[in-house]
Amino acid sequence: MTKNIIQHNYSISKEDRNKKNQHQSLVVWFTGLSGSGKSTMANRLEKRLFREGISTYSLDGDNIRSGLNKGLGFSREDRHENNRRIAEVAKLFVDAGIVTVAAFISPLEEDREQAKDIIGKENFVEVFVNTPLEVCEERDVKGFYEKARKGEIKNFTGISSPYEPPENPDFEIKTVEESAEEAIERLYQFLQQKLKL
Ligand SMILES: Nc1ncnc2c1ncn2[C@@H]1O[C@H](COP(=O)(O)OS(=O)(=O)O)[C@@H](OP(=O)(O)O)[C@H]1O
Ligand SMILES: Nc1ncnc2c1ncn2[C@@H]1O[C@H](COP(=O)(O)OP(=O)(O)O)[C@@H](O)[C@H]1O
Repeated sequence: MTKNIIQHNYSISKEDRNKKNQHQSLVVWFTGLSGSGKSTMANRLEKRLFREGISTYSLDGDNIRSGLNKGLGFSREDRHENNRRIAEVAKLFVDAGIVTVAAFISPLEEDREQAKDIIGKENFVEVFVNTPLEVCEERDVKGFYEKARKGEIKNFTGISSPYEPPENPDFEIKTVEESAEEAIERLYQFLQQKLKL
């Protein structure tokens, strides 16, 4: 419980920052299996937005799990807490006027819903990087699937831990049917409308 905390009302609002930046701020939240293409997509999207002069920042495992969320593992509870803190950070970035690109497995519907509630559904764009498990396993970019199959990594998403595909994502990318370039161009067009003031 938060006791004896009285909120201070700051004079500069999100709207002021959006006006200054000349675009809305929101979170583009990529979800998908390990190796589905989340980081590849997130990175390309950020580059595309940046090129257009949009203020952006990327959150992903590298800067979150090794810093803020150091010590959290891959149990259901730890993933829940991982995703909750990411959503709280993303909310601050949105308030700061920044288009925030988040790429996390975020395997459970409940945790993605929580993120949407924290960030606010009007500021939240859920992108499902829909790549079949067989393809991710075949790619095995980091060699983790092989280890997970051997039982050397526990609770591995898709193998020994669940992934619940989003039922109604705002946007879906099927990486086996579409090139990364095509998908990002389509996503950029989709976002353009939402980014307008
Ligand atoms: N047990 C297990 N299950 C899934 N993934 C694992 C696991 N152990 C380590 N990794 C590596 O951690 C990356 C996923 O971290 P996330 O923070 O995105 O996961 S989650 O949202 O909390 O579920 C994930 O990165 P990506 O491959 O980029 O998805 C893995 O490299
Ligand atoms: N259309 C595509 N979109 C994204 N990634 C693709 C695509 N086709 C092949 N890949 C490859 O799949 C791998 C995805 O890895 P990565 O982006 O790190 O996934 P994740 O962040 O979901 O773990 C990369 O090696 C990437 O080159």
